[in-house]
Amino acid sequence: MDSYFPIVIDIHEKKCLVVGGGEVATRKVESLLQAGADVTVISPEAGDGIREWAQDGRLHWRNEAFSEIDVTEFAFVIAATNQSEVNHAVYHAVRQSGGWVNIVDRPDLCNFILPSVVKRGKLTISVSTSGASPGLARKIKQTIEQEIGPEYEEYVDFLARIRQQVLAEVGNHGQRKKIFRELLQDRFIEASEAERYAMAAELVKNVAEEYVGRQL
Ligand SMILES: C[C@@]1(CC(=O)O)C2=NC(=C\c3[nH]c(c(CCC(=O)O)c3CC(=O)O)Cc3[nH]c(c(CC(=O)O)c3CCC(=O)O)/C=C3\N/C(=C\2)[C@@H](CCC(=O)O)[C@]3(C)CC(=O)O)/[C@H]1CCC(=O)O
Ligand SMILES: NC(=O)c1ccc[n+]([C@@H]2O[C@H](COP(=O)([O-])OP(=O)(O)OC[C@H]3O[C@@H](n4cnc5c(N)ncnc54)[C@H](O)[C@@H]3O)[C@@H](O)[C@H]2O)c1
Repeated sequence: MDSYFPIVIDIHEKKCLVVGGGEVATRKVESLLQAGADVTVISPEAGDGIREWAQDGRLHWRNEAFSEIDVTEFAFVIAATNQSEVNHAVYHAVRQSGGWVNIVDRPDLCNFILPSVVKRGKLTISVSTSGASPGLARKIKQTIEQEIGPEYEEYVDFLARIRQQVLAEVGNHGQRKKIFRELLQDRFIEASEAERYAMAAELVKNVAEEYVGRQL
């Protein structure tokens, strides 16, 4: 497959099932929990991460082998065991109802796959090779992590706030466009949090004056 459709979805409180409790399952569970999903794990064994999340009440762990169960209550199902026949049984259980399913050892059976992700607060950068080379997806992610540092989290929050303010207060489209473009200059990324807001206020004032000047 080389024509996957990338989307950003809200799975907050959506029921998701992960079958298996090893290394791969733990990685998938972690990203589901980070997105606020309501996660159930079915596995007779589980690694430390899943055990701790279960103890903390962050997920439901059914400490048993997978059996034919009704999977229709789950929005997404991931089969991540090391037993290909078990993963296949999960695939069949889901496909009967036409649900979303990811089988970690069979990309050809997946109707969704997971990308490699860089998160900086509201900013999400996803990399997918359509299953060609997950290792390359990871390597590219690491390159992006160097370029787009942790400072982007506060910067994106700043942009969100200023944008709402400008949308509410600046009626002229040309002025807004100019302000939004200027806010993307590196000097705003490099500035401290306090400096940014002062710089933005100055920018809004200067752009407003420039437009008044033009109209005179
Ligand atoms: C991105 C990431 C997200 C995540 O897992 O959350 C992810 N795999 C990651 C890492 C990774 N996976 C593997 C290696 C070892 C090196 C190698 O084999 O290349 C490494 C690298 C490492 O660990 O360093 C082995 C592997 N992966 C798949 C198979 C089955 C097969 O290909 O047949 C096998 C062989 C198993 C075996 O040998 O038996 C299949 C899939 N893996 C995918 C996603 C989907 C396609 C992504 C894409 O390319 O677009 C897809 C199709 C299905 C899916 O899992 O959704 C995560 C990076 C996390 C990060 O960012 O750090
Ligand atoms: N898609 C990916 O990103 C990716 C990456 C690496 C490996 N893989 C594949 O994923 C598979 C799992 O890898 P791993 O490192 O997590 O293995 P692992 O050995 O760490 O874990 C396997 C898990 O499967 C569980 N399990 C076994 N039988 C089960 C059953 N009947 N019902 C429920 N759970 C059961 C075990 O309890 C264990 O928790 C590998 O065999 C490999 O093919 C996929």
